[in-house]
Amino acid sequence: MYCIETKQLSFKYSGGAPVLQGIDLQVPEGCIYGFLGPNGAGKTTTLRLLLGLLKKQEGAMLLFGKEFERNRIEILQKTGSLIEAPSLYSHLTARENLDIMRYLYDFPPKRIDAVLDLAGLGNVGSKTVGKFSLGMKQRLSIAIALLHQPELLILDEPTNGLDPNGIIEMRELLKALNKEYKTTILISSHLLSEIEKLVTHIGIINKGQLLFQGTLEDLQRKQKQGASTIFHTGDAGSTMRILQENGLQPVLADGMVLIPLVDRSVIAGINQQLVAEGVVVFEISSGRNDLESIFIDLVNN
Ligand SMILES: Nc1ncnc2c1ncn2[C@@H]1O[C@H](COP(=O)(O)OP(=O)(O)OP(=O)(O)O)[C@@H](O)[C@H]1O
Repeated sequence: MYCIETKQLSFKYSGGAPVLQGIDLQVPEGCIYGFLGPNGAGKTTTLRLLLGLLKKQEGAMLLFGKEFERNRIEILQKTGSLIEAPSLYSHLTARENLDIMRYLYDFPPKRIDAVLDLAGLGNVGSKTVGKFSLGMKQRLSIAIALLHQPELLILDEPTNGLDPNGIIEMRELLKALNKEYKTTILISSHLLSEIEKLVTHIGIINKGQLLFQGTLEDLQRKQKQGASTIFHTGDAGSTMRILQENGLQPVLADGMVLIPLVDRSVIAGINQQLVAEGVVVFEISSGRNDLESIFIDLVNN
């Protein structure tokens, strides 16, 4: 079942151009879904709609299999979120900040220790938040979002501004939540490299349109399909001919000859043949086709 499903979700701010155009988001229950896109792609707008912070205009939104508008309270009771920087009281301790929320939402005091531990802040609960690093503040914000034991966590760029260590700590925290409590996590980011090691599913949005949606493996498969072996030789014509004779379908680009990725033993054989026929081989390399470049290609096309 999908924890979040949108159907043809569209939105525009008053007087502006469409910001979301027919988004069909499918976030399976129990997954960690990376919602990727460059600045201004429409990520925050989508997340705000899902939380009822913006009023839906067109399309359908189902959370936990239920239509959002008609089941708003029930859905939000099961959802925790971090959208934009939360307002923390910097002159109060972490525990006092949590206590204010606990008082507002009426949770038992023991939840405070539980979420401090979960967020890795167990030993700094009595420290003033003003003395916290940005990473610790982000984790405290997540601790607040976890107070009511949500089944779904919606996070808008929680790693923004964090140093590499802070990013790793955030990743470990989210992984642990997902593993231990089966919390479904929807996390937005504009950098694939930041969430690639965390997510199980990916949606790529640009200019309000979903360009790709699937598992991380689907995206990696796409990467393999697009990968190529590049021959840089002194005689592109002969290289083309030799590759064709070997049943391959080479293409010429910028004086280089490209073929789809093949086994290393095939490349070794072709190299021998090229040398035997007197063709100078300068370089044989794999085409740059990491996940980040697929993301950039999708967004730029
Ligand atoms: N309150 C608003 N009024 C009018 N236009 C807005 C408003 N908020 C966002 N937009 C516009 O909507 C588009 C999508 O913005 P959104 O914040 O959803 O993108 P994003 O993918 O979250 O980007 P970022 O990573 O920069 O936050 C942008 O063109 C933005 O300028």
